[in-house]
Amino acid sequence: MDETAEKVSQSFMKEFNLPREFINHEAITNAYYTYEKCESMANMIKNRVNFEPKVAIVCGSGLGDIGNLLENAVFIAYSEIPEFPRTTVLGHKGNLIFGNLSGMPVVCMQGRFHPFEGYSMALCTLPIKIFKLLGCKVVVLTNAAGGLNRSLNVGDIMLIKDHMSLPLLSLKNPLIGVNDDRFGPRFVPINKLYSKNLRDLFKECSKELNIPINEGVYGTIGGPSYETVADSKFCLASGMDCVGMSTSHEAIVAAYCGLKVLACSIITDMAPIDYDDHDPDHSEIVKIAAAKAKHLERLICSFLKKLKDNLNLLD
Ligand SMILES: O=P(O)(O)O[C@H]1O[C@H](CO)[C@@H](O)[C@H]1O
Ligand SMILES: Nc1nc2[nH]cnc2c(=O)[nH]1
Repeated sequence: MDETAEKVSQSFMKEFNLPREFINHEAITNAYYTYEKCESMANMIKNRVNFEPKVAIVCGSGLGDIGNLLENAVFIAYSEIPEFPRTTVLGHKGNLIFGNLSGMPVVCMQGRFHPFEGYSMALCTLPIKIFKLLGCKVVVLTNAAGGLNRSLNVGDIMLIKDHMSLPLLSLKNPLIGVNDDRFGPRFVPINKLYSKNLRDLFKECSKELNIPINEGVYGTIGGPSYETVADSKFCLASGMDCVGMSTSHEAIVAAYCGLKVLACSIITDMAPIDYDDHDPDHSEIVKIAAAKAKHLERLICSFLKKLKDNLNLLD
């Protein structure tokens, strides 16, 4: 570690009274955001809204309008929640919205946190722990992603059946640090992370609404730079169907906390696999996600309605 980083780390540990072993950013965040601190954040929110959500929806880039569908909505800006992070990315507003959607009590996260913003993985996934403490049973993760698999097209919806995260494979895991069993277990199996029951329900909605969907593997890269051609080829050859910079770590923390996960990507562009391919551009990505969001919104509404009639799937 260089001298400046060592100094910053030392002063951080001193400020939060952390022992020297907590040198890893994930461990520092997890030691700071204790169960009690998360509980007091959740209690502050509960006192404000007096509403128990069953489902949390995380809106991806350009997909924040999902939050505007909620009935009797109550908004809490992230800035109103002490020690909650702030969004910094275009297309991510920064509100928690509480209300009913298709008769289901939900909380919608209008804007997420990404590791490339400088937040540790543990901080990016703090909201998932708060959702658990608010009483949620299911989390619906959405994102904008670049298509790798050439059978996907811009505007397609891809239901995520599995993920491969390059940061998570290399010891950037939000669960690193001393474990608090009240959140979840030390070791977490994630081979069935994306609930088959929930995916089946979502596929039924797709058939009934006649909105075709694909199913595939979401790949996470660190970002904020997009992929080189070599990166894209590597990711494709490794089994990723699309690529983005979020979602996988959120899904892991959800599973750790005992929440069921449904996740979907909107394919907003094709990841470059040739040197002449189009450059990914975030403002275009946000525009395309917003323009194509209607189908995803209809699917989510119909999914929530079915979930309400199949509450056993929440157990
Ligand atoms: O995953 P969401 O939040 O939708 O955002 C995606 O869009 C951004 C890149 O344009 C990255 O942040 C990527 O992860
Ligand atoms: N190519 C590419 N497109 C995206 N669209 C949204 N996120 C991404 C990404 O990480 N890469």
